[in-house]
Amino acid sequence: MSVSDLLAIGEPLVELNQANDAAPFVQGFGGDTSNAMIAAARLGADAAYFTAIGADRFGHALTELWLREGVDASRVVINGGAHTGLYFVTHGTDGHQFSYLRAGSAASRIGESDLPVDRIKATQILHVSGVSQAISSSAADAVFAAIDIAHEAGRLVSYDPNLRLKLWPLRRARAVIHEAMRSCDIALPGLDDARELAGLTDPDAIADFYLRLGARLVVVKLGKAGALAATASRRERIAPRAVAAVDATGAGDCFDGAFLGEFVRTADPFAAARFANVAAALSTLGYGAVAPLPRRAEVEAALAGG
Ligand SMILES: O=C(O)C(=O)C[C@H](O)[C@H](O)CO
Repeated sequence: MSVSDLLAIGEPLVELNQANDAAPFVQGFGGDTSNAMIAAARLGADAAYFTAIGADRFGHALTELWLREGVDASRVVINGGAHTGLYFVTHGTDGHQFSYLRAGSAASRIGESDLPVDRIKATQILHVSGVSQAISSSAADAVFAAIDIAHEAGRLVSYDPNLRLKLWPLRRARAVIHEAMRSCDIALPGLDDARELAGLTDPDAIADFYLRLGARLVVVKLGKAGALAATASRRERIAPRAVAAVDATGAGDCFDGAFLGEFVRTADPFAAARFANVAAALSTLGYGAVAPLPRRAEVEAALAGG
């Protein structure tokens, strides 16, 4: 089997996004790790996704989405006894809010024995998140096992904490996420998540915390304030890209996918972080987690424009 760029494991969701109280819900797609792989594929990476979906209309729609986007979903499990997850996005004065209908979903029933072991071994970077582990204990254990499989094969593992307190309590989230991140190579925390999980607000202190925990490379996503990329020997603050954002849903996932794809392509984490910073900003220009994900030419044009 040839080695491909990226494989993520997690839960995809069908999204119903309402721009304001008077607007209709617009159907799109979400799921942090799926969003990240679609972002990576749109930007030219060879990206794959592993999950389980129901044998229902939503599962079918997701399968068609991955096919359209060029994400390899050939190992996705179809579970006829469970449903595909769903979430609603609404927007208020303090940004977007998520409501989930995902308990008992097909993805939450994934266990260690379902893992596509050969595929994990044949991928340069395995990407997982706090959401991948929050959805059930069996999924959390499967992610721990996947991390071990990737490492035994000499592959890199990337982790985005993506803390979702509607899915699990903070103490358990912190224990599981940080236990997993101890053995991850690339940490992609957002500022708000790091504040809750590590009790830190200073980007440099957050980078130091995750480097000490075990990562070799940390990119702290600062939202409207840009990003900080750090290794043990070098760090770079990346200035924000000013855009007329309407919906930041999935912007962090876009950052992850763009960063990982570009890091595989160039092996330069700082250039990859600059590229991802622009891609993530562009992804906030439309509603939904997937529809506004940018293409490579748009990111390159924005980078060239300064
Ligand atoms: O919150 C989640 O669990 C999701 O995966 C839904 C969204 O698409 C995702 O959070 C956006 O980052």
